[in-house]
Amino acid sequence: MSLAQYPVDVLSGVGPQRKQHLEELGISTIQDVLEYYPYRYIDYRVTDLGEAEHESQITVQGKVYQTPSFRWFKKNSSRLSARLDVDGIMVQVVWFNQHFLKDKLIPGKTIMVSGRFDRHKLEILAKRTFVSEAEQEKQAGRLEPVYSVNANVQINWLRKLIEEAYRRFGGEIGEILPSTLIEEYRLLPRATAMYYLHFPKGQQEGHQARRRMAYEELLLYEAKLLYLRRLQKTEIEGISHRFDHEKVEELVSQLDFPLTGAQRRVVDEILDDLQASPQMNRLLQGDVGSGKTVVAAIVLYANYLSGYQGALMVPTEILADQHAESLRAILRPLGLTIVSLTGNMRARERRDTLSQIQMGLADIVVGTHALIQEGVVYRQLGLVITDEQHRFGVKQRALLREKGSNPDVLFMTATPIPRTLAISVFGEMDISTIDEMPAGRQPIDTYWVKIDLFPRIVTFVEKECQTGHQAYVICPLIEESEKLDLQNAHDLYEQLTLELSPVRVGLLHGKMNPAEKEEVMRAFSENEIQVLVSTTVVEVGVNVPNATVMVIYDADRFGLAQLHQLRGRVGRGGGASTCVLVADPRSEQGNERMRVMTETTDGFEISRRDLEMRGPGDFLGVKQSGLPAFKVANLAEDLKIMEVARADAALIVNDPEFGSKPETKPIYDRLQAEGLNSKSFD
Ligand SMILES: Nc1ncnc2c1ncn2[C@@H]1O[C@H](COP(=O)(O)OP(=O)(O)OP(=O)(O)O)[C@@H](O)[C@H]1O
Repeated sequence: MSLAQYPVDVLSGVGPQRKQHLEELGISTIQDVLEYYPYRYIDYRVTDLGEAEHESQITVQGKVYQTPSFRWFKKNSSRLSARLDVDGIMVQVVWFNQHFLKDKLIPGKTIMVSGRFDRHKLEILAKRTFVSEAEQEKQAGRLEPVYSVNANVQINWLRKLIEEAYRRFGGEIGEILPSTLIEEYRLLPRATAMYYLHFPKGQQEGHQARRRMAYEELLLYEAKLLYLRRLQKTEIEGISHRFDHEKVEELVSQLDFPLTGAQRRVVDEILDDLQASPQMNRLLQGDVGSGKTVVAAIVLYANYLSGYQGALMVPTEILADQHAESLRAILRPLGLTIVSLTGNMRARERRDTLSQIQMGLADIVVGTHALIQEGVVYRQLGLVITDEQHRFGVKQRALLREKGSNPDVLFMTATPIPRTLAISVFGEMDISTIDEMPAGRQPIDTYWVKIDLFPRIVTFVEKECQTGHQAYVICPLIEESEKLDLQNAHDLYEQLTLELSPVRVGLLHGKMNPAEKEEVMRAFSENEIQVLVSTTVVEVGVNVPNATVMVIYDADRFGLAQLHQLRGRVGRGGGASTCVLVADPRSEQGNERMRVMTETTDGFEISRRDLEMRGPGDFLGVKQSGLPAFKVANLAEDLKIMEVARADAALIVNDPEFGSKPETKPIYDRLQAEGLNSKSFD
């Protein structure tokens, strides 16, 4: 019996309720328990004070120097403090609400304390204190694992559970990597590595264990992507689009501008996919403003010429209307009917649109993801383009491809990531990259100013508007402080309306109803409104080339990806554009983000810098990243391991005997256990 077949309630003390609580953490089998790794360790190794960083967690051992001082404040709250002689350095230690220690801290006694270190005050805010010699001996040098838990699962209980699981089932942990790879990379055996992660010994062992499990995790992930890719190429019959190439070229020659070399290249790559019979599964990466929409228009046209309908999925309704407009401008003269399907339609209008789609009267449908979810019936859907790639994980991507008659699928993203990372994390897809901006674009000048200079920014915005240009002023709207932020947007709107008069100012935020939003956006794009105060609803995709100023208020509250997207709303026409970041960052990270933004406008470079700073999950926005959440591996640090794992996975998966060879069968079985078959997986 494999460890995945023992339910977690074979462990003692796990009744129906606890079972359910564990399930909330994703734990339902013994395998899950054993593979529930800590995300960090508390370090009880004694720290060298000379090297300890400000605000870090440290552990020291020293002699109590004098009788501690103690006082109660409020009811049940107390503060105890004592000076500790740590190898000749006098350190102040403070304990809150630990009055029981008062009588134990006898001058001359050696104790061990761990807590947060204030380097400037030479003070430790104590968390754990070990008074007896025996305790100190037991604890010293230990690394205590910390697991992610929730309100229903106590960490100490979980630790005991893991201990029991190890005692009873640890011996059954089998190897899943081929021995050739284990030897080549000198990896720890699986059981040993897992043991060290839960019951860490020392630095060296911990490092080896992490390296082994990170490699395994990445290898399994890459094997999954590559296997899925192989199945799709060989088993899923797609549509072989047949169309008149000359007609497509005619459209290209009639555009207002010549395509950039990069646009030309990706158009050809996509057209090749359309014609080929395997189902297209391609990711189109292009920086903000690099001209993805026109690429979408051209390939939708080719799809139409082959006799199929196309769907374009965008993240917001504002964008649905806007993209429908852009597509109409290009494709209506050629006789195509483009409809948008959004939530603000009246019931009757919606019904009519749905039947137009069903009868095949609509050639292209633009809308949010509801387009493929809620009973929209197509006559013959041949191509789905989605502009929301980063919101989808591997599984959703797989599901999307299975809609209806296996339409070709193109995922577009304006959040470009370095190619090697893209290949590794989105590797079940082919990847096209637009790495060139249209000619004649002027660089966007970016300035970072402190909030007290805001009045000068207002004057600058006024001047720009007098020359006929338009401006965005963005206010953060963060969920936790939504009310306050919304108030800020309103206040700013009123302030600017007053100060900029007669320049017309508009307000846009997510809480407005769709018709209101649409009206404000229309007025802004037709230059009836010159200044648009907005929350981040304009973040992606909005295209008003006459806007040349982007002011971002409290800019340090945004992540780099968002700042880059927001800045990308300007610099879309021929005019010189300016982005002003208004911020007094409170953290070093905030300062660094402002610096990166003023140093470069290249999205790939920004993603690279952000990766270095924080890890890719943050760059792409935690919730919508679509990046896999790994247990041990960390994409920012383990990119090299990932590349190696990908190459190894390719050899394993492409071997015709992958599923039967004893060396690779455990990996094959793991993929099968995930439900990975020719259709989809969970
Ligand atoms: N080859 C080109 N030459 C000149 N202008 C171009 C070219 N391609 C696109 N444009 C123009 O550049 C602007 C931006 O293009 P588009 O909206 O397609 O960018 P995008 O890549 O979709 O950006 P975003 O990710 O910000 O939505 C549009 O006004 C478009 O008409």
